[in-house]
Formats: sequence, structure tokens, C-alpha cells
Amino acid sequence: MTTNATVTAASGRPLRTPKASSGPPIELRHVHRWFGSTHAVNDVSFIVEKGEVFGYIGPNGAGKTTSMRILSTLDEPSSGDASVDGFSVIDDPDRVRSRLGFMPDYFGAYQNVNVWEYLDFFARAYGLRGTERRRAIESTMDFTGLDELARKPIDGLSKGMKQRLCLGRTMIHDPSVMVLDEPAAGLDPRARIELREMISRLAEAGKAILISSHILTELAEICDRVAIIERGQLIAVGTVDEISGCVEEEITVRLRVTNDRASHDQTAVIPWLSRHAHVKTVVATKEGVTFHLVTEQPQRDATLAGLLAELIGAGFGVTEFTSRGKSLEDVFLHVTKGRVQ
Ligand SMILES: Nc1ncnc2c1ncn2[C@@H]1O[C@H](COP(=O)(O)OP(=O)(O)OP(=O)(O)O)[C@@H](O)[C@H]1O
Repeated sequence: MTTNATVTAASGRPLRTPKASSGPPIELRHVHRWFGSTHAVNDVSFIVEKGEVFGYIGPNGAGKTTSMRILSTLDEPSSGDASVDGFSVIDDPDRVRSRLGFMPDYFGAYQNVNVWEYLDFFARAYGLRGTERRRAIESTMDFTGLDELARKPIDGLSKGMKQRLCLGRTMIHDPSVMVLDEPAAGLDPRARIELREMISRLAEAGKAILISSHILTELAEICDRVAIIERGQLIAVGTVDEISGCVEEEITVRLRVTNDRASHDQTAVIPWLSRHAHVKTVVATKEGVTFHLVTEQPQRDATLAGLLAELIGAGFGVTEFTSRGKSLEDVFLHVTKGRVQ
């Protein structure tokens, strides 16, 4: 994802640029965390670059929240270290806090507080004063689309609006790093899309974003890279394509052929496919036929093109031939065994 410091809020007002950094925005180095006999985080290391959206995926109890809390200085590692812009969470937690915004996976209930007062509270906590504080609140409300709701009590907000407000409180001090724990949980489809757009705009403005989710397909669309964690250990880090390349590629193909020639209709294509060396699980559907094509990642396109040529060569009138590789969800299910601790 490219960095662009002139990205603007919905109103056209520019987002403020992140402060200069002296190290990678996010770095975890051999982080371990024990809770009694539970090894919640086991030797986790990764770096997130400026302007990057980095997805953190794992089943329940995998260690995502614990590692995010350590990075956000809410917990300490048993060994190893983590840093933000080069500042250690152990040696320099105050500097880390001033550069990082943490969005927890719950929204604390507050009574008799409106949207403005809520953001004002966090702006004060970050030491913003006078005009600077007012500008920070206005620009945050503008970015999150909450400006119409400034005086609305927050316990009357919808789930989607509360998540916007929570994101707003996370960015109020203009951090260079944002850590978002399950931000899309419980949102309806429209609110999820809006949240995704806001996260992309924050990354375009140069912020490094670490985001965890169970909504794997959503992460595939916004993340530059992902890490898969299971039972405290990282088991894969890379782009979705890189991680897919580590596992055997199984492409789902949807095929439709014309049935105006008696010998080469949908019925004829099924036994033809079933005899093919790379094809398995041929299923007739209302719309045509679906099957799995097994291949190795580097040969994926050549195998697909070859099969299409063979079908046409065999006399089938192909009217539809669409393929779908592994989604992030498929990769996740393939790589993890769903083990919890
Ligand atoms: N304060 C704690 N005391 C004892 N055990 C803990 C504590 N916090 C987390 N754990 C344990 O550490 C492991 C990792 O938990 P963590 O909350 O980090 O996982 P997670 O991947 O965020 O899971 P989820 O998606 O369910 O939130 C789990 O076994 C959990 O029970």
C-alpha cells in the first residue's frame, strides 16, 4: 500500500501526517508470555511497515489479544521485546503510548457522556490542550463521520457508530501506529465496509495498522500482509498469495458448456473431466459443473489455460469457465488445525 500524506478526511480536510520515526513502526522480537503453565505467546516476531495494514489471524485463544496488549504497553512480555517507532515497550512505555492507538475488542459503557465529551476525555488524557485539542476532536469527528452526533449521548449510539467513536478515540492523538483488536466484530455489512474504508484511508496517510479479526475474508481485502497464529506460535507470515503458495493449490472451477450438440452436453463433460489427471470432485450443479483442479502454485495459470484448450479441442462449446483460488479463509483452515489451548 502506498503512503500518501495528503489523504483527506470526508470533508476534504487533510489528515495530519505521522511524526518522524526512528525504527520500524511496529516490531515484535521473540516475544513470549506465560500465564502459569499456559504459553500464550511463544516466540512471536514480526515487523509492520509504515502505511501497511497487517492482519493478525488465529482461532480463539491463539494469543492475538495478548500480543496486541504487550505492544500497547497494557501487559509485559515474559521475555523478548516489542517496539513502536524504535521505542521499547519495556524501556520506553510512555513514548510508545504517545505514538500508538489501541482499539480494544470491547466498548466500555459510559453513562451521561456525549460524543464530544468522550473524545475530549481521551484528548485530555493524551495531553492535548486548548486549540490543538479542539482541532483534534473536530478532525476526528469529521474523519469518522460523527460530526452530526457531537451532542448525542454515547449509550444511545448504534453498534456501528460506537465502533466509529472507538476508532476516533484511538486516533485522537494522531498516532503513527494503530492496533485494532477485532474492530469489525458485531458490525452489519454496511458498517464493516465503512470501517474498512476508514482503515484503508488511515494506512494511505502513512499509519502502520495491526488488525485482528475472525472475519478472514474481510482481512484479505484490506491487508497487505497477514500473520497466522495458533497456540501462541506464528505458523505463517506473508501476503495471502505467498501463504497460499506454501500449501498445495486446489482451484475451484465453474464450467458451463452448450448442450445443443447431443454428444457434447453437460452430461458428456462430467465423465470427460473425471478422467482428467488434474481434476477431482466433479459435481453437476443447476448452473453447470464445478470441480477442483489440483496443481502447484507456479503452474496454476498454465494448468488452467491448458485444461480450457483441451476442453475446446475435445469439441465442448465452453460458455463459462471461471476459477477461484484459495481464499484467506481456505488458507486459514488449511494451515491451522483449529487447536485451542
Ligand atoms: N490474564 C490472563 N490470565 C490467564 N490466562 C490468560 C490471560 N489472558 C489470556 N490468557 C490465556 O492466554 C491464551 C491466549 O489468549 P488471547 O486472549 O491472547 O487469545 P486470542 O487469540 O486473542 O483469542 P480470542 O480470539 O478468543 O480473543 C488463552 O489460552 C487465554 O486463556
